[in-house]
Amino acid sequence: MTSTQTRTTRPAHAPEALSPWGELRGRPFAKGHGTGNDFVLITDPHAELALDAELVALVCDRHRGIGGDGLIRAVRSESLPEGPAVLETAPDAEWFMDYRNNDGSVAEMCGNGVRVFVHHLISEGLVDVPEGEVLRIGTRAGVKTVGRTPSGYAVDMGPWSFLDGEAARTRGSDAVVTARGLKVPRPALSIGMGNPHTVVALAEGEKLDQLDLHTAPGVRPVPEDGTNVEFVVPADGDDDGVGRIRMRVHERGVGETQSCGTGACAAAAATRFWGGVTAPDQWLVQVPGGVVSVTFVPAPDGSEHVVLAGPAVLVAHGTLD
Ligand SMILES: N[C@@H](CCC[C@H](N)C(=O)O)C(=O)O
Repeated sequence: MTSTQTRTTRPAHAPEALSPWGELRGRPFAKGHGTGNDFVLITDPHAELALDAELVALVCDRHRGIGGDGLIRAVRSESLPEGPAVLETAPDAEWFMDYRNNDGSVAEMCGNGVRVFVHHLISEGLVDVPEGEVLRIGTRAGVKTVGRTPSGYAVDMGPWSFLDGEAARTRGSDAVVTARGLKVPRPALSIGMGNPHTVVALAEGEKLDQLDLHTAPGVRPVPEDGTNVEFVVPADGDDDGVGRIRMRVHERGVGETQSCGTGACAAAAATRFWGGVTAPDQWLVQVPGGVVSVTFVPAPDGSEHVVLAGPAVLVAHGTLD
């Protein structure tokens, strides 16, 4: 080295001020997915972290962060303001799934996320769910009951609803959707699964694979709280009394994802409704990231519940430092 050259030295550890993680610095995390819908999971039993939208969006950033469609914080229900309502419904719902979208926005529910959440709790040794038993989980969309299946988990998602009221039952649609790849604006059905969905059936000649979901579909009337939009077409399969559809989804707060559990439930509910009284109660929903199953079952209170089943996979553990 000559006298005019200066040596640039980097400290072995970046100073704290340079850490982008703020409150999350030094926190362990897990990364997991359910049919390609991927999440960063952080355990915060006593709700000590003040997660703001910017920090969540950074963690979920696929270039500058860990990357994920959403962030799931595992908190004890008793530590949250939502806790009393949850524990009043189900005193055994010890854990709450605090779900945030990729852009940092808060969402009520995530169907794929709840399976991965339970898998994470089990892998951390925080709960045990022996075969044949169930675990109750608090969410912003109420308490969900989760059990094991041979290939993953099944979640009782509770009832589905027409978001525009029962009038949609006679009209068959209450919204209109535009998207690149749809020839004309298409009538759609707004379905509630704890979170909002707008389901569109493609017309003859429109190709699911040719939709361009890089930009958000247009929905009219504009939903006040935004919406997830599902596009569906019939899928091939055996004549075995099981309904089959293929679906792509543009998620609120994320963009196109490989899968959406609540979206699959909404898509099956809309397609079954359009199919009339002879439509099946059991559905297989093919998404770009795999297949989930959706079953409509009568509940003891006379309502109809939706059971979502599918896999849950943990792929990595690490520390945000
Ligand atoms: N991917 C989730 C849904 C996540 C929330 C959604 N983006 C919203 O804002 O409602 C699922 O599997 O259900």
